[in-house]
Amino acid sequence: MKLTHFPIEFTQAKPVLQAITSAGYQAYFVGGSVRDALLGKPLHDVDIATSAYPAEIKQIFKRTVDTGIKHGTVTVLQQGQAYEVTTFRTESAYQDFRRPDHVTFVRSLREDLKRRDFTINALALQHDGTIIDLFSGLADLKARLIRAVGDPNQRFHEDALRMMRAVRFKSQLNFKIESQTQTAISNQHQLLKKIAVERVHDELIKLMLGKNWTAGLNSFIATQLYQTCPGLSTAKKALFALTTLPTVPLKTESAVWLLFAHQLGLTPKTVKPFLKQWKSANNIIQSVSRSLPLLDKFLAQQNLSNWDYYYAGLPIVLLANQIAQLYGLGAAPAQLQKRYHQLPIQQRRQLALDGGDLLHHLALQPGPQLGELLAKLEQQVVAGNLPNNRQALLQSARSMLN
Ligand SMILES: Nc1ccn([C@@H]2O[C@H](COP(=O)(O)OP(=O)(O)OP(=O)(O)O)[C@@H](O)[C@H]2O)c(=O)n1
Ligand SMILES: [Mg+2]
Repeated sequence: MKLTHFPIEFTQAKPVLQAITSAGYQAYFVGGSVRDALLGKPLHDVDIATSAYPAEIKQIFKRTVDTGIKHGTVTVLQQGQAYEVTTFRTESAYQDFRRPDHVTFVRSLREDLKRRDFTINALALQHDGTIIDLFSGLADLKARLIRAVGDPNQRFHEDALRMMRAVRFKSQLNFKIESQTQTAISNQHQLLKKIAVERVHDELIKLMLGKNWTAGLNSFIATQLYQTCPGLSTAKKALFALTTLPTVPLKTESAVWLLFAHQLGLTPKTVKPFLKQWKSANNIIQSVSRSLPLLDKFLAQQNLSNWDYYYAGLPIVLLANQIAQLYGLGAAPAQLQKRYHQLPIQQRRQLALDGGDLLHHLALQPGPQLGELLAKLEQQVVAGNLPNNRQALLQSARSMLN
């Protein structure tokens, strides 16, 4: 079969393949880009596999970077683009169910493709558009099936993260997991414990940001993969409840974690250790813990106060609202935006007076009293109880001191 419509990324990268073949070696586009091109999806990274060894690649191209020579990867710089060119390899010595630290370079495309995870990821594309399909990847693409190449148990022993990749692709592609592949995942789900939590994290987030996240999550539960994950091992019921929500796409990592946090019954306090276990970034932990109380208000159909908007800021309000909408509550984002912009002030620096003014006019000493006074004025202004002008604020401050 031939790929008739070459996406621009392939067209741009074609001279790299041609240079390698002109030098007498084989070179193909491989991996996710071939799969996505056949599905008509946008490509992100174009990977090239070749029979040439790294030293041979470096002789062909003027500008290269030794990205991962040990693993056979050289980055070729060509017309402002960077392409990862990786020598065909087998990964014979696997250690601890993680990716190997040792690879063997080979000259055979078949050897390279047969150690890849799924048939749909084991297609190769020649520069003239010919698809090399040694493991029935095309049939599986057509049947929308995620099927391990060869023996699924072996593939998951080689790299246990592949089990997470299967449920992630299910979400992203809306494919089914072929039954023997699914059984192997169920049987070996415990192997996922061997994988660094950061890598599992990335796959779980990709799953949840996928278009069909409820289906992906369903497999994540059914195969018991969730049992090896931080903070989720006893949460089957809560996780299952998530799969009954409408499959509206989630937009950000924070939205994903907020949804989990809510469903697991976490609080702004308990969500922090939960997310730390997952090695989430601090800014994500902050957004989630700050939006949780707002989400609770939306779900309890309580009105948010001016202070809620002011203190959290618009992005956090919109985040909480996004999740509330999944539960059929919340409001139109434009409405929330309007409300936020109607606040008397959005930032403390917009207050018509500052600490210096208070010190100067009220003969106060710097210290906690000053801070408290300022905070009270700020709250009154935000609530709309005091106009934001200097005279009114000074007068009010005076009366607070008496
Ligand atoms: N655990 C893994 C990871 C990757 N691969 C192989 O390496 C290719 C590229 O890997 P990667 O970019 O991580 O995944 P993609 O399939 O390209 O998916 P994505 O769209 O997320 O990049 C895969 O297609 C697959 O052939 C594999 O066999 N086993
Ligand atoms: Mg990729």
